[in-house]
Amino acid sequence: MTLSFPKVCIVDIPGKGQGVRALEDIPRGTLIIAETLKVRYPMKRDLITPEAIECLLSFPCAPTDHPIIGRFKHFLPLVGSSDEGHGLFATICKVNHTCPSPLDGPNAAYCWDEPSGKELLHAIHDIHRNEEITVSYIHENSEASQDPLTFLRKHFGFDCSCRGCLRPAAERQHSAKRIKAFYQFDDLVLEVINSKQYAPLSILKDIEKQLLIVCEEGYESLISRFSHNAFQLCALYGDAASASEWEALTRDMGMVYCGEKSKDVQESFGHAKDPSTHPAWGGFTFLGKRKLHGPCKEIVAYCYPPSTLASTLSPEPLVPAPGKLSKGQKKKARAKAKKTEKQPGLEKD
Ligand SMILES: C[S@@+](CC[C@H](N)C(=O)[O-])C[C@H]1O[C@@H](n2cnc3c(N)ncnc32)[C@H](O)[C@@H]1O
Repeated sequence: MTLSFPKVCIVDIPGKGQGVRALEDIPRGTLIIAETLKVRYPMKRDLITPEAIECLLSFPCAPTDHPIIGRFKHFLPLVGSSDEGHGLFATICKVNHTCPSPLDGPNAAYCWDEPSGKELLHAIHDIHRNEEITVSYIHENSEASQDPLTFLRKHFGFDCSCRGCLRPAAERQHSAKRIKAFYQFDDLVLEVINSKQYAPLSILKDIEKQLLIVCEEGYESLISRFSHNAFQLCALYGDAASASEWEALTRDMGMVYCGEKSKDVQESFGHAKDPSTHPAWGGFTFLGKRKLHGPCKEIVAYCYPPSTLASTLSPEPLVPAPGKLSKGQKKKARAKAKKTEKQPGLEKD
């Protein structure tokens, strides 16, 4: 099928119906598709017009589902804030799913760009010509990520056969435990930081441990959230150099996922350049200024891997990108992260 996005085509993918394939090497960080809504479906179902329903019915449906609801589950990313509804996109809605896992993971991510009113699809890894382009349907949702097979069966009506889901049950359960722990940590970390009860270095150590697990488990979409927490911590204690390093990571990972123009990335540019412009700046310096530190080298290596594309002329990737850890780095990261398996253990001041 001829598309208006020259880097990709829609093809049949065995076992998945149709899908999207790369027509050329696509370096990480590239904007692959910026697509206008075909139809918007408001959350209030009674506002959906008969024409919109007709358009929806022209798309295939998960076999077990209600003809309308099934198609919602099947195709429609949220657009705008969660109460604004879903969007139907002719091409982006053809992108299949891969679960984040230590073995595999999606190579692209989509995000809604409010100013242009378009859904953007960015390459989050280098994508090789002919490779299938996939996104994760489940990130940022702890319940789903702890048991992706059940979630996808229930909500999307398919049995996922990505490499992560084909692992033995014990390995999947091990991942589920670690994922649960990092979501619990994510829920608590701001509270812990703001409680002022814990030594900032100890909190930073725990953020790093969780980040290493996030990297190992392939949950790269969470990196910028964790690194922004680390930034805030450093900013609260007035450590500008460390705060800048953490926020540069937030910015660069945000750029990979949402592009340079996204509002969050633009804010990150400012805060990385001058942490004192952030509202948290110096908030806890009455407790004494603290010298903290930026991200450890394993995290940096993960977030800024060299390009894997032979066709990339520049030795530098288009934007710094996440990649898999080497064997040696993984071993070190595992050793560092081991303690966190139980629960983040914060030392009190
Ligand atoms: C957003 S649509 C993707 C396009 C769809 N494959 C098509 O032919 O139109 C989502 C549907 O694609 C199929 N799908 C996506 N990822 C899959 C995967 N990893 N394994 C099997 N089926 C998948 C499922 O039927 C799912 O409900």
